[in-house]
Amino acid sequence: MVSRRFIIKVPATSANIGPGFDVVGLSLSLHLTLTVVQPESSDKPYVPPLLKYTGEGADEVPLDPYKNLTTRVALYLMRCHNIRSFSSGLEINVNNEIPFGRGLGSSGAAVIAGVLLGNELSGLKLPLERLLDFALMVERHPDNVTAALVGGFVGSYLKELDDAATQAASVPLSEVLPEYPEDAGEDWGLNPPVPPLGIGHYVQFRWSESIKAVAIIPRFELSTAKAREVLPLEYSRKDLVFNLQRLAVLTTALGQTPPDPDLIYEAMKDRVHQPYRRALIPGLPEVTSSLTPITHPGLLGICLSGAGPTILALATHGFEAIAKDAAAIFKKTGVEIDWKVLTVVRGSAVLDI
Ligand SMILES: Nc1ncnc2c1ncn2[C@@H]1O[C@H](COP(=O)(O)OP(=O)(O)O)[C@@H](O)[C@H]1O
Ligand SMILES: N[C@@H](CCOP(=O)(O)O)C(=O)O
Repeated sequence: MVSRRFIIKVPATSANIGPGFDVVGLSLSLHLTLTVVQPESSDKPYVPPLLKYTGEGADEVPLDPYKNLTTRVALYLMRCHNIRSFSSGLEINVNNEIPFGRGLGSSGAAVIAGVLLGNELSGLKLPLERLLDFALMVERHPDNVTAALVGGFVGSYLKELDDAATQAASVPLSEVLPEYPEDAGEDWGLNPPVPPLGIGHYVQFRWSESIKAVAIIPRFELSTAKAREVLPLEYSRKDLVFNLQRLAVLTTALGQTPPDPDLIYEAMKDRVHQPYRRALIPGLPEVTSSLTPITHPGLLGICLSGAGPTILALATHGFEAIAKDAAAIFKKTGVEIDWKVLTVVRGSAVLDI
């Protein structure tokens, strides 16, 4: 194989957008970027991969390629195709703008970066749909990974699989992505479960160019796993219909120009996840109920971003007033925030350099 340099760029995502729990996602203008140098193959002794990392999470992310989420996902995809290990002398420089554990899809981006990396390093040229299957074996809800991969405002569902495929897609994460022990031999984790074909399906909705996303980011982390544990297993018909009615309206309303604040504000309300997560995010109900299109001109709607704790305000203008007033409410509960105005961006890209 000849020497190659390339960049993998994956966007942040905001999942749910109120009523679309585990269904819709939005790709946003913060990126996880991998700059990869793959030397040409030679007969020289094997040099293990070198992983370097700057930006968000640099002080906590493992740099051992057999422990890091992105490189483990790449290895998972490669091992499913009988490629045992990374090629000699591989260098991966990561720069990350997506804060960890804030509801902006950092883990979804890391997983998508991993499947793209595995695809490039192996030369397999798997199509997008197949890459999604691999991502879904790791991140089991499709909203973040699909939006990160294809970009824009995206709705997705997991296909109902037959019994054998359901079993194959339900193996514990520890078997899909084993924690490679320090003394792992060459043959350790060599036969991971291959994903069934066509697990995830999606559609990209229209997005009105005038709508920006104000991310109000509390300075504390909340793991998605923890924020999913508090959710009930069953819902009342009333709450289900409440969300379905709003989601049906929202997917079209956010593509209309000019966007209608009355329609969108109500359509971004939720009864499936946000009410249960408020105990984990002090200030959440106060922020989402105090800021309205009447009190804050330009605001269209406000919701929890992903599993939180970030709050996402969709707006056409008036960004600073929205962020500062949300910050003041959070401050009363002892929580400091950072805020950013983000745009909706394209999906992941691989560029040769
Ligand atoms: N770029 C990355 N490289 C390695 N691990 C990552 C990366 N981004 C996220 N992670 C892992 O994912 C965790 C956060 O995932 P999660 O709790 O789902 O929150 P969110 O996806 O909302 O940021 C981090 O604590 C870290 O373990
Ligand atoms: N639908 C999921 C989305 C989690 O998104 P993240 O960005 O917080 O990882 C959920 O709400 O649990």
